[in-house]
Amino acid sequence: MPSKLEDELFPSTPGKFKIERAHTMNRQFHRCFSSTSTMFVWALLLIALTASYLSLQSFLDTGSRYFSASWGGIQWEKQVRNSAQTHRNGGMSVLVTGAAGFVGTHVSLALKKRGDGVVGLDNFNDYYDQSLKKARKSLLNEHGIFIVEGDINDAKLLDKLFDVVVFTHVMHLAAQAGVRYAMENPQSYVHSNIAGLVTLLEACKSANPQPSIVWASSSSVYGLNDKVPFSESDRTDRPASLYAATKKAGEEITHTYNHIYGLSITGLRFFTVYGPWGRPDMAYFSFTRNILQGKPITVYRGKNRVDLARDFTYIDDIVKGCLGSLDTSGKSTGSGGKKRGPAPFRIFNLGNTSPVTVPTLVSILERHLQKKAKRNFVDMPGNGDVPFTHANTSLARKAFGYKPTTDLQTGLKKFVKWYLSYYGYNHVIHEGQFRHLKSGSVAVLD
Ligand SMILES: O=C(O)[C@H]1O[C@H](OP(=O)(O)OP(=O)(O)OC[C@H]2O[C@@H](n3ccc(=O)[nH]c3=O)[C@H](O)[C@@H]2O)[C@H](O)[C@@H](O)[C@@H]1O
Repeated sequence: MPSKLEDELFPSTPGKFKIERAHTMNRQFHRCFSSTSTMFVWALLLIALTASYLSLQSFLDTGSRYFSASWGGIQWEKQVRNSAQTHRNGGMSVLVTGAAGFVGTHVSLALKKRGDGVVGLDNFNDYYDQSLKKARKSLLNEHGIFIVEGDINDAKLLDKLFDVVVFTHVMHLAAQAGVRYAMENPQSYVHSNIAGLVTLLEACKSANPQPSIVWASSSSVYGLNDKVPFSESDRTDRPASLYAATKKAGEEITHTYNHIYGLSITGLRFFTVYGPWGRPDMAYFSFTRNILQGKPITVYRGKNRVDLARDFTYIDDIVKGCLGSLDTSGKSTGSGGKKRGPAPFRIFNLGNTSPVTVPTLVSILERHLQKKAKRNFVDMPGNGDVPFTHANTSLARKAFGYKPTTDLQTGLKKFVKWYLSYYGYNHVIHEGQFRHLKSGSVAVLD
């Protein structure tokens, strides 16, 4: 007899066929049902396996980050908080990116000295002498400034920092610097000066409250501009190097974040900054080293043998400009990633207002080092250099009383004093310590 279920499954046509067919279908149904349930079990198994694989992956990720990364954990958070603590009424809490860099170190120390809270961030890359960066870090640590080792491209790290501390300001100085090195390693400029900048701005835009941002642009944005002195309203659409182009792009990118999200932005166009704890890739630094070692220096010359000139600016003047900019930055207006009203967008030249030729720079160094340089004059190669720079700083003067006070003679004297105390008179560099020497005489210690 067909079962009740078979009755329900097939039309009630009498005959043998019905019964036989019903039995066949019954078997097929069971086979089918059993294969569906097998598939179901397999599917479940697959889901379970995938889930456990994913959680294992995430466990390993977290675990490896926990064990290998130099940030995170209760102790780390405590150090970050302590460092960000202000010690004066109305003090600011500043995240300084590129804190182990030349300008970053000086600005961080100056902020801390006047009672502001400072947390440094630096990736300690090997563009130049990492031991110099470590030495700057030790100096900062001695003054109670904690440096987080990490990259501005690390969005998770940035979010974490903004979770742990309510930063009132970000002093963004982390960048791939150097005009001529851009021909050797163009990607590093895109990575730090474009992608890194955007990652940082994303974190700032989402922070609640949003910080005000002051960041380092460059005099190089004036590029082929030949109207002197350079004013902020002059043309900046003809950069001569990829470095300059990334800094110019930074000015446009920050403008959009100001416009869309209400971030307060101040861009500072630094003019060839020099001084103690400076950058070994810059001319005044490598010239000093070569002169002391009796090695020749390459002095570039422009068209028709015209001397190149720079508006060399002493670090203390730059620091005053940075602090003045932070103090007058005005608030960001957005919250939760949304703009609530217009916020300040400013760009200032920070220069010395009196250019000096490169041969004169060499003569001053010779006097301070009491040693003759072996000059090797070479026509300026087409490597991104511009013939001269000269800042008009009246905008910065009006906004926060910026007035450079150190001439090149005085500033280089201080630099040489520091150089000799740091490296000694007979600083010898081993072959393996040189990096990217390919494009000229600019040697960088490793
Ligand atoms: O003001 C700026 O915006 C820029 O200033 C410097 O760039 P630069 O002015 O080229 O500084 P140096 O590399 O120290 O060169 C200074 C002068 O010395 C010349 N020079 C450099 C190296 C060399 O071996 N010989 C030489 O004659 C250069 O052509 C230039 O005229 C910094 O390196 C950039 O990061 C910064 O953004």
